[in-house]
Amino acid sequence: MANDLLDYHDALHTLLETHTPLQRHEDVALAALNHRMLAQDVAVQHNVPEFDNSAMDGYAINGNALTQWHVVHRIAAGDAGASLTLQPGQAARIFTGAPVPQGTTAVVMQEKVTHNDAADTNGGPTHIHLQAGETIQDGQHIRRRAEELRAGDVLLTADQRITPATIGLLAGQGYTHACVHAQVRVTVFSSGNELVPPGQPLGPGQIYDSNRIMLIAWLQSLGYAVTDGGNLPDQLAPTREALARAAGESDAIVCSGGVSVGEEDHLKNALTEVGELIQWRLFIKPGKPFTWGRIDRPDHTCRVFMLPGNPVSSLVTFQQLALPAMQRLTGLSAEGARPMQWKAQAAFTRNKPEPRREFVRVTLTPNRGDSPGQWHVRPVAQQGSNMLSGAVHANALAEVPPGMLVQEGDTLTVYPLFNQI
Ligand SMILES: Nc1nc2c(c(=O)[nH]1)N[C@H]1C(S)=C(S)[C@@H](COP(=O)(O)OP(=O)(O)OC[C@H]3O[C@@H](n4cnc5c(N)ncnc54)[C@H](O)[C@@H]3O)O[C@H]1N2
Ligand code: MOO
Repeated sequence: MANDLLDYHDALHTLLETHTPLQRHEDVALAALNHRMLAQDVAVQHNVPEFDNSAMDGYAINGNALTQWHVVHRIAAGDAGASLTLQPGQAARIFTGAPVPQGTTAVVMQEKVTHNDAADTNGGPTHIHLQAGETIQDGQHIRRRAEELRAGDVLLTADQRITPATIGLLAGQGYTHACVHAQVRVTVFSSGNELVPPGQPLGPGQIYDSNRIMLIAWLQSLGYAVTDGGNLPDQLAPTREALARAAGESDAIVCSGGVSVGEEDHLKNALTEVGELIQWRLFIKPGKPFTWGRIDRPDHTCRVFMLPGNPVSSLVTFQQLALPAMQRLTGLSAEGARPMQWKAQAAFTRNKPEPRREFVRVTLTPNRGDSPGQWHVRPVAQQGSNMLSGAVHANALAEVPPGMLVQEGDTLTVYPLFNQI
């Protein structure tokens, strides 16, 4: 166990290198795939498009140099139009996505033609005329067979993160399931005799437990299989037993509180007794007591992340350290698991240096006027590590390196809160 206060970037680097994707895989139905990581390559099994089809509502024509055509077919999406044929001078009324008939040289948008009033038996015009001044490019508005995807090619590669677009693409290929990395199982604890679950009355000296539900909701929204481990009392034996039990059925434990130096802070000792404490304390503000470690079981390793109890310290160390490590377990690369980062200009000054690397809760907004395209950051009023309202009014963390005095216009690295802007 190392007791030196680690720098944030060293800690993040070590976490990303020492946490690697779990090797359990499973087949999952499309609707439940968002955020999951593909475990193997997926092939294109159907050409896209499967057949030449119209990109517009209008007319498939034969004869691009002509200015009028005789309408002989009507082809809607879903019709088997590819078996029909156009002779020179003929056209087919056609709709977006419908197969073009044999002999089609181009599709003309309906806005570009006029037609006579006589109607055929389907209610459509019998002749169409190209409007004056319009020209036709060879093959215009025809989406060609296999122009997007060709059967047999690779559709998606392993270790790609699934988004709603991926799910649509898989459905478009007729897939109902995909083989993905198994969900990472996480047990979330809070710790502290003062904590009461929301909904119950508060006694003297008690406060509501904010952190546990904040972390559970966050992890669930990212697709983790989350177990609520409850609140741990400020006692060593039950804490040790709860960690040992959770390690048997989890890939990770996330807990908050009880990792500082007071005699009621039992989490670190409990971890040392049932597993290994790898690092305690970082040179950061907030979040100095952040701790990580591991508990080995015969068939798997459970990673342990102990967040400082102050709610903002929990939030910041979770986003900046614990979550990137857990994202590695889901199958993401070290680069892909890093917190999202941005550059922005300080719209504030800081004359008093802070020795620790600080993650200031800020509002990140685009500059307007003089330097559009630039972003600037301004700290929110409530900066206490106990003040969750500050994190609610902020949308990013601005990193201020140790000892740095900030001048207006200085460039800072910023991390959007919840990795979204
Ligand atoms: N003598 C020292 N005292 C403290 C130090 C230190 O270096 N020397 N570090 C301070 C820093 S920095 C932090 S951060 C906190 C973190 O301490 P713990 O992780 O042990 O957290 P607790 O003491 O259990 O709680 C701190 C604070 O947060 C409240 N809390 C805890 N859990 C929750 C929860 N789930 N929901 C809402 N609020 C929670 C708790 O009631 C305390 O007010 O230690 C400093 N002390
Ligand atoms: O590090 Mo503590 O998290 O400053 O409040």
